[in-house]
Amino acid sequence: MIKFNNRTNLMEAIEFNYLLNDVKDPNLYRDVYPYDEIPKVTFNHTRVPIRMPDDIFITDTSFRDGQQSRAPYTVDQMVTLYEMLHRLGGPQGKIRQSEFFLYSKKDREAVYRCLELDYEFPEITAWIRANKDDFQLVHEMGLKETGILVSCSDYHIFKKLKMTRKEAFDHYLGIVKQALEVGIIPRCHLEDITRADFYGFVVPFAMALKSLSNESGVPIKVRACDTMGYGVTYPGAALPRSVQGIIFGLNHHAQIPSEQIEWHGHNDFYKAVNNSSNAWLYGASGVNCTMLGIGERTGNTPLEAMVFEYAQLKGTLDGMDPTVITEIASYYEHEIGYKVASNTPFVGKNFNVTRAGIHADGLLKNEEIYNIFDTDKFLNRPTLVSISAHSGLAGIAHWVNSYYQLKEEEAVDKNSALVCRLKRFVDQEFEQGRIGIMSDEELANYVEFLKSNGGVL
Ligand SMILES: CC(C)C(=O)C(=O)O
Repeated sequence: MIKFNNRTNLMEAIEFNYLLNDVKDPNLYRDVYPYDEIPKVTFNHTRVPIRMPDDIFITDTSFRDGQQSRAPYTVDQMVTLYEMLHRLGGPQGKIRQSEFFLYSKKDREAVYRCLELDYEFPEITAWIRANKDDFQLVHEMGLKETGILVSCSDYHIFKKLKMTRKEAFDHYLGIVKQALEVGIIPRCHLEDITRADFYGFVVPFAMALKSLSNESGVPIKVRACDTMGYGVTYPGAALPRSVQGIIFGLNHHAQIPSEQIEWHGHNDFYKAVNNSSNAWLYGASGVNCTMLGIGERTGNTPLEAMVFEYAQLKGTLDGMDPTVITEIASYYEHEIGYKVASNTPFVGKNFNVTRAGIHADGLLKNEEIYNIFDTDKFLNRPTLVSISAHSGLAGIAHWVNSYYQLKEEEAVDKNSALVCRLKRFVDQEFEQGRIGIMSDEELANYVEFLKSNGGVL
């Protein structure tokens, strides 16, 4: 009989109760997920402490979850992108790992070619079908870690796998033991954690993993997968949707160390970035991302966004080189043929382009007024103004200065003769019924025309 004579004992007693709850019928959380209604956020007003680990990092799944959602990359494309991830992550390995399929000959060739580059970071890890042969393959290819699927909601356990919780629990532990037997670090992907019974399945399972980890001395990883993007960060939100509750519970109740916890988000409710940052704040060292957020349905957490989340939370880039983000976006557009929406933060064609004349006026007076940070320095993307009916003299002056790279005393202002001539040209275009912006080429051609007719510049 445990005596509750202080808070520690009380907490321990509560923790003793985290036993697998082998229910007869699935718990589908119908109060939260009625399916024929919009999912609901429920609150139990429980707050958990913020405790961001000192070492936080990004892991990449562009070649696994990312690739699942699009035409496969060629081997050359994967090697080029991997090399860019290496440069982006910098010498401290802030892009810590990247995971690869090993299914086909082509998948394995990509791994061998990336291994040949001999980079410490991102460490190449695997994603496999969980069977003995595949574990052996991971081992033979010289990889240390592999992801394995341990789906944890009753949607998956009962409805997809047609198992009971106890059967799934034992089955998964058996797979984890097989990995340990061949000396591979298992990374357990807790699929659909935001619809899972947290105290009735997730915590007991994570506690079993912790025991295996202690026994074997192998740091078994736990990846919390918000497969459908249901996670929320509202203070006091209840499980299973609370991101902070999940991370705190894995860390505190199941005693999984922060460096072994990762968050894997999806963007179905526009929350992937915020949920990932919260996972860091509440104790996960890793956030799992894809380049440009490419992934199933609405995508995964965009890796480039987490570079800037990192810099904001830590106050430093810790050696990451964000200018590589612009190279990655350009490579996707020009070599892979992927169209990035023009208003996508950090990478879209127009992410730092201003159109309104009044904003352009501000930009011309001082760039900081309408630019999020020195985008030229951090992304090789100087601010731009695109010329529309509303750009005004200031907008045109900014366009001239950025297009012709005129700095300081060379720069023109809104009273210059060239700017006034261009403004008349632009006004005429829109008076004649034009819709849509003026392209750089049209404006530059008109400047050429003025020059060749003895005009200004
Ligand atoms: C398949 C699993 C591991 C996943 O990627 C997810 O849950 O999003």
